[in-house]
Amino acid sequence: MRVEENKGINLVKAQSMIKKASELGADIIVLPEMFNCPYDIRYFKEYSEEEKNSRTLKIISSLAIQLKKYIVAGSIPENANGKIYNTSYVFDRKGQIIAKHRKIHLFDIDIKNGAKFKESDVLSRGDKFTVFDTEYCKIGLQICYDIRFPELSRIMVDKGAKIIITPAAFNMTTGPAHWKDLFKVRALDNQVYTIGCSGALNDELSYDSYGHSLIVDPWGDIVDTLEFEEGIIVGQIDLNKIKNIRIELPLLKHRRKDLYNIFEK
Ligand SMILES: NC(=O)CCC(=O)C(=O)O
Repeated sequence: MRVEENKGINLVKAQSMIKKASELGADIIVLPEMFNCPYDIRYFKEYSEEEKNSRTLKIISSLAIQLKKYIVAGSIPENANGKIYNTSYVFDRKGQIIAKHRKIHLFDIDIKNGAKFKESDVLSRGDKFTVFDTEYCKIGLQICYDIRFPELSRIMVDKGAKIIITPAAFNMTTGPAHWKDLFKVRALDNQVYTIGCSGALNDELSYDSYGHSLIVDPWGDIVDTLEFEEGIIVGQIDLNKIKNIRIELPLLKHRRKDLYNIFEK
């Protein structure tokens, strides 16, 4: 979705795109990072909402009930005890929050002649891994820059995730260079589906979101992708594909856990 400056417009658009995705047959619907707010640290405090009284979360919860779908509500600036987090909420078909991920790795970069951003000027870091259950399989959840840290995906996979969902907003420097490859490599290293949902490019905002939402299968093939513009892709997740690839090429089994390990602190 092409996020605009106005929160009300973003909420109306998110609702209509969720309804459209539902009509197209999607059962688990994903929105992008900061879908109700421009991705710009100057807006995060003003646009932040407390979970208890959140206008955005109420709207998404009602839609989940109405459509009887899972909704991964991209992320929003969450205000909790005066701290602001970049937080993704997951709703089940009854409109209940079944998972919540606060972005663990904050996006602080300064690339010469390229993108600059410092989330940590305004945001606080989350400190929990997020894997939630559905009737299909377990699903791991992370936000954008989190995908660059392979340990996180591996821990979610060790917790049983068969799909990793990443609401995101890469930019015009790192997007063309790394976006597609990161989703492919996390998918094939972990033999899972990876799903990246990104805000579309909007030249009127300060941050040039790269778009290119995509679904990658456990072989590393792209099931479907968008380009810079707003749109919806609906893809089929084939859990047998994960099972078969893991039998034919047993990477996870072949790990030398006697020599190395990744563990939660
Ligand atoms: N919103 C983000 O975390 C952006 C991450 C990004 O662009 C990257 O290159 O990593």
